[in-house]
Amino acid sequence: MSKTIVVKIGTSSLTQPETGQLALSTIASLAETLCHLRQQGHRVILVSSGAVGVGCARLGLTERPKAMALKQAVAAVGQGRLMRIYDDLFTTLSQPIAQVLLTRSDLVQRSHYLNVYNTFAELLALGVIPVVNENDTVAVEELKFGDNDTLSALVASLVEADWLFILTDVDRLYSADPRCVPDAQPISLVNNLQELAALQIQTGAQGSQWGTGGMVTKISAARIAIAAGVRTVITQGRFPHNIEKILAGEPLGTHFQPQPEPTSARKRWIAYGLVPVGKLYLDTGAIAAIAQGGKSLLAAGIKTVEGNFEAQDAVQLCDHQGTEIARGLVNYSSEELEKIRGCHSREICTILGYVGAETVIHRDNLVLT
Ligand SMILES: Nc1ncnc2c1ncn2[C@@H]1O[C@H](COP(=O)(O)OP(=O)(O)O)[C@@H](O)[C@H]1O
Ligand SMILES: N[C@@H](CCC(=O)OP(=O)(O)O)C(=O)O
Repeated sequence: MSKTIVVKIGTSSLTQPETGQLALSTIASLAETLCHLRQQGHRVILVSSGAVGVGCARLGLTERPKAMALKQAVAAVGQGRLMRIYDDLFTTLSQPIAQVLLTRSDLVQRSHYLNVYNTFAELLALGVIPVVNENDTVAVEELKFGDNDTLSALVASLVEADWLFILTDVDRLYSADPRCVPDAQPISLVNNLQELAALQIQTGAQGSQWGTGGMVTKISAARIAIAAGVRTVITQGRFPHNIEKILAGEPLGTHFQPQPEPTSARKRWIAYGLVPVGKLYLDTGAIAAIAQGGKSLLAAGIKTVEGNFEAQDAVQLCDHQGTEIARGLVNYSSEELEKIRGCHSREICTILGYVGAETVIHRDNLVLT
């Protein structure tokens, strides 16, 4: 049966660690594998990092730039070069590809989000392999995906993929970074989020020299993807042919089982498409009602309001320590919430002078994170 497959490859797999030069045999093998998948009738999306790494190699820079403007300029050099290489390889194999560069703001407005969805749907229907990256050259700090692991999970969630493969420079996830902890235990299967939390995986602070985010962002990407019903695998990027072996049932890499009842598309957009602009700190009763009871948020359960926002903006719902438990679209502005927080819903009309919504966030607009 034909599947939708998203493959993310990181800089650490696309380049030689010693020189920063392109790992041509890996890229060629990736192109061959993705073409095989297309020939078997699967829909394929490639999320490729490497714009900054390849740009650096081209310009003779020996480390990843930190200054924003330089990084953006270097990405502009590298992205074109990367696409040229992909297009040469895929063209040799008669496979059309497309460049899709996204910024976080493309997903914020529901209409834009649906527009991106329609573009992917059209490209896949045409038999094209979209090659996706963050539009590093124009992305501004506050509206960045930040790393392509997250981007690949959001793309997989958007297109409701069956599989997400995260290719990196280790063969799977370990209990701790195997570079620093030699007896770290390999993890083959994660059945659900509770199991993931119980594993207490150590990820260290950083990834490899050229990568962004290390294992932390891969684990949070897996969380986003499995909540959307996407089976996720972290595996070795140097052997892209392994993707076909995994699809055939070989137990390579770390597998994350998808959640049996995926979150709805609209709630996924609220949770991951929107950028929250405020925080509501809740009391324990409200947290239990939301997290265990699937209830709406009422004014009575709000202790503190943080940030300036309008009605219909997205906010984070947090416990007293500031740990996020949910996100949602508010029915009241921050100014109004300051006046009605802690109050019973029937008092809202008297305090604000008009009849507003009974709930601060209706459960249809609220999603646990
Ligand atoms: N628990 C862990 N299991 C496996 N790898 C880990 C873990 N914690 C940290 N890492 C590190 O994460 C690195 C991969 O992340 P990164 O460099 O960002 O790769 P990529 O460029 O593929 O995104 C590995 O080289 C490894 O050293
Ligand atoms: N958009 C950036 C990728 C950032 C990133 O997430 O890198 P990596 O950790 O290598 O997947 C680039 O193309 O260089």
